[in-house]
Amino acid sequence: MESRRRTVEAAEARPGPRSRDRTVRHMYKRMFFHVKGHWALMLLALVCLVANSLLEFVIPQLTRHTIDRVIPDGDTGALAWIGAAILGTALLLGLFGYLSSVTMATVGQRAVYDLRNELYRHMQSLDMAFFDRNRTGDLMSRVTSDVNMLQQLVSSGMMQILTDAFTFFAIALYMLYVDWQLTLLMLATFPLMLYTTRKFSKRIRASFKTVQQSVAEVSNHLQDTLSGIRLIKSFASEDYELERFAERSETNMKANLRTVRLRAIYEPVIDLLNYVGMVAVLIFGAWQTIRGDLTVGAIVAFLAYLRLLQNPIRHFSRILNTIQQSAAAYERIVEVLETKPEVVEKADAVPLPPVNGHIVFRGVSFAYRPDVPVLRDFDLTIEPGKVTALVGPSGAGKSTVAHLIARFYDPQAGSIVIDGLDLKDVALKSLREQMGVVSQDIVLFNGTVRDNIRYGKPEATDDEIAAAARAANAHEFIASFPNGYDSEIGERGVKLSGGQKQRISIARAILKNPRLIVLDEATASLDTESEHLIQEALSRLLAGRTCLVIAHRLSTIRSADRIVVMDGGSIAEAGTHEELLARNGKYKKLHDLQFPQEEAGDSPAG
Ligand SMILES: Nc1ncnc2c1ncn2[C@@H]1O[C@H](COP(=O)(O)OP(=O)(O)OP(=O)(O)O)[C@@H](O)[C@H]1O
Repeated sequence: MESRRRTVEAAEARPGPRSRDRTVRHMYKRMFFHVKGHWALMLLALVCLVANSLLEFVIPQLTRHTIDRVIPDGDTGALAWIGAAILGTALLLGLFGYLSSVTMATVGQRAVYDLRNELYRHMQSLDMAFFDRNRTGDLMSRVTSDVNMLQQLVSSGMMQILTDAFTFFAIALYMLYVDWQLTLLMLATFPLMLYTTRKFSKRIRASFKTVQQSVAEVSNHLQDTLSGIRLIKSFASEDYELERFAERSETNMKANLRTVRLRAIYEPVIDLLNYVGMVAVLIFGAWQTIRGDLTVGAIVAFLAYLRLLQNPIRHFSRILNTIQQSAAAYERIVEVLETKPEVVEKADAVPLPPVNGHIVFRGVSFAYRPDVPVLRDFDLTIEPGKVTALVGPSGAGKSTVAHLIARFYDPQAGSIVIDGLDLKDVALKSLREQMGVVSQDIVLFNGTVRDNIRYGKPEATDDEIAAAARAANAHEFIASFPNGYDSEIGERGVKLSGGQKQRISIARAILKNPRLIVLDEATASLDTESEHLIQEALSRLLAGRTCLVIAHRLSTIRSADRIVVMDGGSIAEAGTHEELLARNGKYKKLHDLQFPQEEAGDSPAG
C-alpha cells in the first residue's frame, strides 16, 4: 500500500508554480552553467561590449570639446581631427558591435544545443507513465520553440544586461562627478521606473506563459491531425478539424495580442518617465548655465550622456520581454527536467544474466491511474522455452502484463521475478536487451529497410540482415524493390502494406535474437496469403524462446503450451486449448463466439 501511495504521489509530482524571481534567478544560473564551457568566447564578447560602452563615452566628450574650446577659439584646424576622431570611433563601434553579436550568438547557440540535448536525454530517461500523461505535440514544442526562446536570452539578453549595467554605473558615476545635483534630480525618476517594471514584468510573464501554452496546443493539434490525416479524410471531417485548428490559432493570436498590448503600454510609460528626467535636467541645467555655473558644452554633453544613461533603461524594457518570455519557456522546460522517472534503476542493480525466461508474477496489483485498478492480486507463471498465450476480452489487462515484464511501469504491490531475480533489482538495459516485442502497432522509422531491420542489432552484417529477412519471409519483397534493402521507408520512400511492415518488424526481432518474445498480436485481418507468410515467420521467431503471446484471435494460439484466460485483471482459467474447451468455461465461450461453425465440437487440430 505504501509503495502504491508513493507511486501515485510521484505520478502527480509536478513542480508547483515557483516564485517568479526564483525562476529568473534559477534560469540565469542554469543557462550560465550551460555557457560556462565557452568562457573564452564569453570573455571576448564581454571585452567587445565594454569597449563599445567606453567608445560611446568618447563622442559626447568630442562634442563638448568642439563647443567649449574649438568654436570660441576659432580653431578651424582642429575640426578635421574631430571629424576623423568621431568617424574612427564610429568605425570601432561597428567592429566591436559585430564581434560581440557574433560571439554572443555562438555562445547562445551552443548553450541551446546543450540544453536541447539535455532535455531530450532526460525525456528519453523518463518512463512510460510520463509519456502517458503528456501529449506529444506539447513535448515537441518544449524541445523546439521553448528552447529557442532561451537562445534569445543567452545570445542577446544576458550580455546586454551586463554591459548595460556597466554603462549605466560608469556614466552615472561620471555624471555625479560632473554635476551631482543635476544627476540626482535625474535619478529621482528611477524608483518609479523600477516600480513600473516590476508591476509589468509579472503580467508580461503570465501572458507569455499563455502564449507558449497556446503554441503547444497548436502543436498538439498538428501532431494529432497530420499523423491521423487518413482518418480525417476517410471521415470527411476536414471542416471540423479546420474549425478546431482555427480555435486554437485564435487562442494563440489573442494571447499574443495581450502581450503586445502590455508591452505597448509599458514602453511608452518608461519613455515618459525618461522625458520627465530629461525635462528636469534641461530646466535645471539651463538655469545653471544661465547663472554661469555650467558651460554650454557641458550641458550638451550632459544631455548626450543622459540619452546614453537612458539607453540601458530603454534596452531593459525590451530585454524584460525576452527575460519574461524566456522565464515562461524555462518553466515549461524545467517541468520536464525536474520530473523524476517512477521506474528507476537501483544504484546496485545487477545486469541480468542470459535468461531462460522463467517469469513469475506474485500477488501483483497495478493501476495506471490510482482510482482504476487494472491487475488485482495477479499470479502468473511463464515457463521458459514455452509459448504462453494471454486471451480475454478487450481491456482485461493483457497488454499490461507485457508492459510490466518490460518494466515500463512498476506494480504498486507484489513482485515480478525473472529467473529468480526481482525485476526491480535488475539493470533495465540488460532486461530490455533480452526482450523482443512484436506489436500490433508497428513502428518503422524514416530510413532504409536495412536501417529498420538493423535497429535490433546495430552491428549486424548485411548477410545477417538478409538471413533475418529470409526467416521473416521478407527477403523476397524487399529484393523486388528497385533499391532493395536500401529502399527508403517513410514519407518519401516506398509504401509498405500492413503485412510487409509486420514481416519487417519480425525480421528486426529475429535479428535481435532475444531470449524473451512478447507478441502483441495484430487484430487487423490480413489476406490468407499474407497471414500464412506471417504465421510461418512468427513460428520461426518463437521457436526455442520463452514467448508471451497476447492473442486477439484464438486461431493463432491453439498450439500454445498454455493459454491463460484473463478477465477484469485476474486469471479466469488456464490450460491447453483442449483442456479449456473441455472445461466449458470462459474460453469455450470466447471460442464459440469466434468460431460459431465449430460449436458442434469438430475443432481443427492446432
Ligand atoms: N497508458 C494507460 N493509461 C491509463 N490506462 C490505461 C493505459 N493503458 C491501458 N489502460 C487501461 O488499462 C486497462 C487494461 O488495458 P490493456 O491494454 O492491458 O488491456 P488488453 O487486455 O490488452 O486490451 P486489448 O485486448 O483491447 O488490447 C484498460 O481499461 C485500459 O483502458
